[in-house]
Amino acid sequence: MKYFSTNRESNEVSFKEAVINSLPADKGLYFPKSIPALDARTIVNLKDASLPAIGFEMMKDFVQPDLTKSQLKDIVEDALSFEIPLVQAEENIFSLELFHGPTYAFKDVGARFLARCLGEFAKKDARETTILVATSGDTGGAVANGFYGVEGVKVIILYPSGKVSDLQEKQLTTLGGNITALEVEGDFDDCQALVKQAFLDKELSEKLNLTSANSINIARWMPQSIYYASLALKMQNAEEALIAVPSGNYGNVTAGMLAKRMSFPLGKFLVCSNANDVVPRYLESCEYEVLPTVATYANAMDVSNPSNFPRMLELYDHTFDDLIQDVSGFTLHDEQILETIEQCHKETGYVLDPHGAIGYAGLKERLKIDQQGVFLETAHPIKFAPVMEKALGEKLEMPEFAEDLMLKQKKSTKMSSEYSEFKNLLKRTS
Ligand SMILES: N[C@@H](CCOP(=O)(O)O)C(=O)O
Repeated sequence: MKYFSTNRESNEVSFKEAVINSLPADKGLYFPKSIPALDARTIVNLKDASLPAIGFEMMKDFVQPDLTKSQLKDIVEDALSFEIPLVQAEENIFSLELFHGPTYAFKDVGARFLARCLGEFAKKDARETTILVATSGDTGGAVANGFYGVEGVKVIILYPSGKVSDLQEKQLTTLGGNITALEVEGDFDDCQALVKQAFLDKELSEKLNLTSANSINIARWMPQSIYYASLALKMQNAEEALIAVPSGNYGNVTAGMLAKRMSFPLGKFLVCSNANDVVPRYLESCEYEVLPTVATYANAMDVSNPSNFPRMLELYDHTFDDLIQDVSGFTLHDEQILETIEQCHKETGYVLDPHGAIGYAGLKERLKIDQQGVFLETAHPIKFAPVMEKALGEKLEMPEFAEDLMLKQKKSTKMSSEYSEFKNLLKRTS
C-alpha cells in the first residue's frame, strides 16, 4: 500500500516510511491510496472472530509489503490482547467499552499496535528512535505504557500543565526509564504544535530520528478501526444504529469512518464534543473556525484544532453534502456533563465517564423512536475521580491499579510553549 499526503505536495510513501516519517513535509497527513473493501463473505466469516483475527483481516493490505503476514499476525495478537465488550446500558443504548486495556482508555489499541510495528522495523535499524507525543490526557499514558522498556526507543511526552487529571498525570510521569514527561505551560494545542514543528525541523528530525505516536501516525490511527468492525459484527442491525463518538483530535471517529468504508455495516456517526466544538460548528455552517482551547471536565477532548480533520474530509471526498449525510455534531457543556452522569447512574446504574457522558447525552437527544444507538466509552471513569465525585455526590471506589498509581512519585520537566526552549531541551536529551 502506498500513502499520499492530504496536502498532495509530498511524494507517496510506503507503510513503513509513513509510520517512521509520521508527518509529510507539506504538513498534510498520510492517507492510504486505496481503501480495500472487504467482501460480504469475509465479513460474515468474521462474525465470531477474535479481535486479533478481525485486526489481521483489516490491516493486511495496509501494511504490505513492509510487514509479512506472520509479523502482522504476531503484532495484532500481542497488541489486542484485551476485551472490548459491548454492554447494554438501557433498552436502546449500548456502550462500547474501550477501557479494558492496560491504561484504561481507547488509546491502548493504537499505541500498542504502533509500538509493535516500530519494534519490527527497529530489528533492521540500529539507530535509536525518539517518539514525540502530545497528550491532553489519555494518549500519553498509553504511549508510555506501550513503549516502556523498549530498547532503542526514547519517548518524550508533552502535556499541558494542570490540564490533565491526576491519574492521567501519574500514568505518564511515573515510569521513568526511557519515558520523559514535559509539562508545558499552555494547552494541548500548544503541545501538538510543538511536536509538529519538531517533525518539520530537518536538523532535529534527522539528529533524533523522530517518530510521532499521536493519531497523525497511520499506525496509531488505522488500527482504531478494528473495534468499529467488532461493533458492526456484534451488534444486531449496526447499520441502522447511531454511533456517538466522543471526539477530541478526531482520530477515533475517522477510524470508524475508515471501517465503514471497508464495508463493515455501521450506521451514521454523531461526533460528540465538549465546549471545544469546532467540528460540530463546521457541520452546521461549513466554516472551520478555530477558537481558543477551553478546559473542560472531559479534558482528553480539550482540542481546538483537531489533527485528523483533513482525514475526515478525505474520507468523504471533500464533499460537504456527502459528509453531512453521514455525520452530524453534538455539543455538551460542563454542567450538563455532570447532570448526564448523575441522571444515567440514577436511572440505569451505568457509570459514564465525562467523555462517554457526552456520547450518551447525544444519543438521548438524537435517537429516533425505535432506533438503537451506541456510544464509545473511551476511558475508565476512575481516571476522572474528582469530576465523578462532583457528579455523583460520592467518591467512586478506587480500583487497586488506581490506588497503586496515585502513590507513585511524579517526575516531569516544566517548560514554556516556546519552540526554541523545546528544541534545546530535545537536543540536550540526545
Ligand atoms: N485525546 C488525546 C489527544 C491526542 O490525541 P491523539 O489520538 O492524536 O493521540 C489524548 O488523550 O491525549
